[in-house]
Amino acid sequence: MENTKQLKTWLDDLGLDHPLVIAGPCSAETEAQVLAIAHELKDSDVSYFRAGIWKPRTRPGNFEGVGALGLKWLQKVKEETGMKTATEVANAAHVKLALEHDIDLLWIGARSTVSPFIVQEIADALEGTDKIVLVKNPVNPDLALWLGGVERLYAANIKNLGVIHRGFSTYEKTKYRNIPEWQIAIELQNKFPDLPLICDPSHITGNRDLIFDVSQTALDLNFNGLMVETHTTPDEAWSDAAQQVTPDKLKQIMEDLRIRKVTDTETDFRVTIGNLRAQINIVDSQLIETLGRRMKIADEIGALKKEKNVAVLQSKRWNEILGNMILEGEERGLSEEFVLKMFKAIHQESINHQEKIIKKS
Ligand SMILES: C=C(O[C@@H]1C=C(C(=O)O)C=C[C@H]1O)C(=O)O
Repeated sequence: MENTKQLKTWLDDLGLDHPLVIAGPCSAETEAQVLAIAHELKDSDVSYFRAGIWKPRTRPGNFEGVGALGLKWLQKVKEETGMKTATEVANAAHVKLALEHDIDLLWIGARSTVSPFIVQEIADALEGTDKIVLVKNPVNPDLALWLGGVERLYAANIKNLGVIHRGFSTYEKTKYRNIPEWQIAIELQNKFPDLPLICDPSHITGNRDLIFDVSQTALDLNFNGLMVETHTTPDEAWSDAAQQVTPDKLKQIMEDLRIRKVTDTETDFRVTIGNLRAQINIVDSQLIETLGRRMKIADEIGALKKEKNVAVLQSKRWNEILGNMILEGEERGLSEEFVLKMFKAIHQESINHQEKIIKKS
């Protein structure tokens, strides 16, 4: 799949002067609940009303969605409010039912994107559709797998496409339910700058108090829109209660978000940013030069270890370095997370260098 401006035709055609907003409950629970939320969202920035009909749950025994019955409620939403409708599909049977009920936008969930078999089944069932199809990132941070999902749809002659960033599963305890790993979304934009990119702050945060902050970061990174779970009584929601916001709260969030321009054409801005970028270029070159010098020293250590038959990995020394660098980093305003990531990468490169030398016959 090549990047082309046509990838964002469906979004441009909406003619919005604000980011695209897809909102609605995590799950459709009852007809009254769905319609109450929809009516409260009617006069807002929301273009697409979402509701989960079939809910993939991590463990059995939780509410698994109302099933096809909910599609009729979504049709009612469209009739009564004029909002377009959106739901998740996870197999060919879901696709058939969603199309029969004229759902306007379908998304493939994170647990489906991980399986090329499922994505292919959905792509085949949707072949040639002019509905909008969005692919959520797979639960694991794998850009190729994510793009592979989009490519399977594209190959099935589905051209109104986009992606949803919902964060990535992690074993570590963090303040997020699914860590954002923003660098993956940045890489995706580098490859496909015209593929519409939507952020799902609800699943990234798992916590309604963090939704504004994550949404603002997404807009700062040029995301095209947001998908936000919304419920009139969030605490009573049958699924994902902690991450849903009320329609009023969503309206407030949309009002408070700062929408950034891609750039500014004023001379002042261009001159100042030009100077600062020149400084960054110099520092970047120095970084590379310094790292190159560090690896040359590692090569010498590698040669010495080879001569004396000493192991490459020296955990005690390595831990000393890490501890010192975290402290120094702190003094320079660098987060522990960043220092750890950077030094782990440097250590790995140093080991690779030494391995090359020690294995040379
Ligand atoms: C360079 C060495 O080898 C390895 C690499 C290290 C580094 O790059 O700083 C530190 C400890 C070792 O695991 C060393 O033993 O000092």
